[in-house]
Amino acid sequence: MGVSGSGKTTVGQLLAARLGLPFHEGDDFHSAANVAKMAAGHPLTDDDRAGWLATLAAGLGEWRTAGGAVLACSALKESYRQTLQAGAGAPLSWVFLDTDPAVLRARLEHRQGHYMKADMLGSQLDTLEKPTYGLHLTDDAPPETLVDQVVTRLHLLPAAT
Ligand SMILES: Nc1ncnc2c1ncn2[C@@H]1O[C@H](COP(=O)(O)OP(=O)(O)OP(=O)(O)O)[C@@H](O)[C@H]1O
Ligand SMILES: O=C(O)[C@H](O)[C@@H](O)[C@H](O)[C@H](O)CO
Repeated sequence: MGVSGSGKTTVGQLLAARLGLPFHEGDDFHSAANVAKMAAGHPLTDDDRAGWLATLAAGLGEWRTAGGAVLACSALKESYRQTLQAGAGAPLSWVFLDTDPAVLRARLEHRQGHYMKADMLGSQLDTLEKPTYGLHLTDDAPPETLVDQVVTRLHLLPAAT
């Protein structure tokens, strides 16, 4: 979890590969209307996010039953995280990419081909309610190093094959 540009997709994909688990991209579950709204530079509201979060919550329940997965999802507010947790049906392991705002801005200004632009960063940070639990990663370190930290600090093992 974390705001746009914090590295959820980048780190999440690497983590899933390391663990031998499926990776799910939360952005892929947004409605076309939500994507169009963000692409036009308008932040989503709680109402806009409700259906998206309900879909992801249901997905988490299914993915847990199927053996686990890594989900990249902004999950900016505590209420959003509670929705996701309720759907999962077992305690989720939260990894919060708590990246410095200046680093975030630089990343988003350089990222190509993504609808979420740097001018949305302010609203993302304003909406963010930092969790008081989970693993918080604050280092501006390479993605592989962040994955090392997740695996070590959460004591994660590759899925049995
Ligand atoms: N640890 C990192 N070090 C350097 N660059 C990174 C790191 N993590 C991500 N990046 C780069 O920052 C940009 C944003 O990363 P990414 O798309 O993974 O973020 P995100 O949180 O999934 O964003 P969004 O929510 O907007 O989809 C990408 O260009 C990515 O290559
Ligand atoms: O809750 C939100 O505002 C959204 O999930 C955003 O975080 C975007 O999906 C993502 O950042 C796009 O790249």
